[in-house]
Amino acid sequence: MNASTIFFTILHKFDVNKKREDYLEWDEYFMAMAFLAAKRSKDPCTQVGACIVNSNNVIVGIGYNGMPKGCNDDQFPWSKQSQSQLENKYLYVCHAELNAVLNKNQGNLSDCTLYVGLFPCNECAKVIIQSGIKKVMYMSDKHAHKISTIASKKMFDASGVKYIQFTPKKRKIIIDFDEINWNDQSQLPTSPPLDNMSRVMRTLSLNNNRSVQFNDKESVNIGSNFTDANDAIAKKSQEQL
Ligand SMILES: O=c1ccn([C@H]2C[C@H](O)[C@@H](COP(=O)(O)O)O2)c(=O)[nH]1
Repeated sequence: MNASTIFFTILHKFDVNKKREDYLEWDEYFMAMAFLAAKRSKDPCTQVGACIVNSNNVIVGIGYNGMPKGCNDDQFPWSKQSQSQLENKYLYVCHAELNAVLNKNQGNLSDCTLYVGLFPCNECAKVIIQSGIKKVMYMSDKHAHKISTIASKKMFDASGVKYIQFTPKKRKIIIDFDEINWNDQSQLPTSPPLDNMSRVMRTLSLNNNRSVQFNDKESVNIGSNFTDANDAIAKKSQEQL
């Protein structure tokens, strides 16, 4: 890709008069919600999130793996290799799928799809089936060889619950809390400072003009193509050092 192609690609991508093209698709959005929920998990080894969605694309339940209410997660064990089963997490932890179903805010889940990071175990499969959920979208099937997963699949097949492994087009979705300020010139983000490339991209995308503001008084003309722009900004930054 040459400089002018990059320039026009960026211009097009950030055209404030056109509908965005890189928005999340529904499946990506719901799976990302499941992954975000997983970030709440205190499990040191495996964090699982689950998100239940109805036929109107409305989220009706969300959950992650954690200790039951009232069972202090600083006191109950998180280990998995203790000699005593009572000292391991497995007897206590509520799985993400169970929590998502129990957290539901819609009476009947019969039109729903469950998005989950990990293929459901046999205990969760029973809960999913009994709740009426008709479809499971999962990411990882790393326990495919385990009998609990084989049992889950047997039960899903028998009860007509579809299960589909989700392959996202985007491998990463980044959440940046500073992003909210990007579209407002009067509200320039204070932290972290923008690097040169970000200044150029923001100026090109927002102003449709060709100058970048450095501080209250100074601006620099960034020319009409991306390479010139980057060079101009780099030069100005050097002068300021
Ligand atoms: O379907 C599932 C399977 C497992 N989980 C949870 C339960 C535990 O907190 C971890 C598994 O721990 P490992 O250390 O990987 O054995 O994942 C779940 O929520 N849903």
